[in-house]
Amino acid sequence: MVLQRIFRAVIMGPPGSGKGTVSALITKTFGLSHISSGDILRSNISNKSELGLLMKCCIDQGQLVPDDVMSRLILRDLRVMDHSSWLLDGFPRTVPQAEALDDAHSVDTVINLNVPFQTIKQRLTSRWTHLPTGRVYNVDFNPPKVPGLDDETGEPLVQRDDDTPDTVTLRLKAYENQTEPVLEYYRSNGVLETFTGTETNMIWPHVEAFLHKKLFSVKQKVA
Ligand SMILES: Nc1nc2c(ncn2[C@@H]2O[C@H](COP(=O)(O)OP(=O)(O)O)[C@@H](O)[C@H]2O)c(=O)[nH]1
Ligand SMILES: Nc1ncnc2c1ncn2[C@@H]1O[C@H](COP(=O)(O)OP(=O)(O)O)[C@@H](O)[C@H]1O
Repeated sequence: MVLQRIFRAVIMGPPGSGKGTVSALITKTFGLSHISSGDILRSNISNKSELGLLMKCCIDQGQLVPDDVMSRLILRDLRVMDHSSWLLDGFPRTVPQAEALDDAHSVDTVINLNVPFQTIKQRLTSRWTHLPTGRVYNVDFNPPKVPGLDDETGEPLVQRDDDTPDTVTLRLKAYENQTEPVLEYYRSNGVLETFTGTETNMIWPHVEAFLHKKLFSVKQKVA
C-alpha cells in the first residue's frame, strides 16, 4: 500500500507483548519506516560506541536508559525522516519522553498491545534475535527455518542478555511504574487504541483493520 499522506504512529506494550513482531507486519503491509529504540541501543552496543557501552549496564539491569539520552537519540533519527511515515517502537517509554516527542512531531495514533504479563514471561526466555536487523523468532511461535540461524541472512541468532527471568521481572516493573503512565497520557490526548489478547495471530487482524480504517479517514480529511 502506498500512503498518500505522512502518517506517524507509535506502538506500545510491555516487553514481549509482540511490538517487534506486529511492527514487522505493519511495515510490510503499510510501508511505514520502523524505528525501534531497542534496536538502536543494541546497534550502539555492538559497534562499541561510547554511548552503547555506557547504556549496556542499564539495559542488562532491566532499567530504562535516561530520558535525555533516549530522547536525543530518537529525535535525531526522526529529524532525517522529515518526509517519511514512521512507526516508533519502544519510544516513548516515559511521560517526559512522550512530551519531548510531542514538542517535535504530532502522532496520529498509538497502538497499545495489552498482553498479560504471565504470557510474556514464557515468550521472552525463548526469544531469539537477529541483532543486525532486530528480526525476532521464538522456539514455539515462529521458529527459524534452520535452528539458530536468521531466515534471510543465515547469520547466527542470539538470546538477548536482558531476556533472563530475573531481568524480565525488573523490566516488567519498570513498565508498570514508568511506561503505564504514558498510556494515560495518550488516552487523554485521544490517540490511544488498545488491542487485548494472548496471541499475536489473533491481535494482528484487528490492528490491520484499524490501520486500514485510520489511514482511509486520514486521507479523506486531507481531500
Ligand atoms: N508463543 C508466542 N510467541 C509470540 C507471539 N507473538 C510474538 N511472540 C514471540 O514473543 C517474543 C517477543 O515478541 P517481540 O515481538 O520481540 O516483543 P516486543 O518485546 O514487544 O518487541 C518473540 O520471541 C516473538 O517471536 C505469540 O502470539 N505467541
Ligand atoms: N524509550 C526508552 N527509554 C529508556 N530505555 C529504553 C527505551 N527503549 C529501550 N530502552 C532500553 O532498552 C531495553 C530493551 O528495549 P526493547 O528492545 O524495546 O525491549 P522490549 O523487548 O523489552 O520491549 C529496555 O529494557 C531499556 O533498558
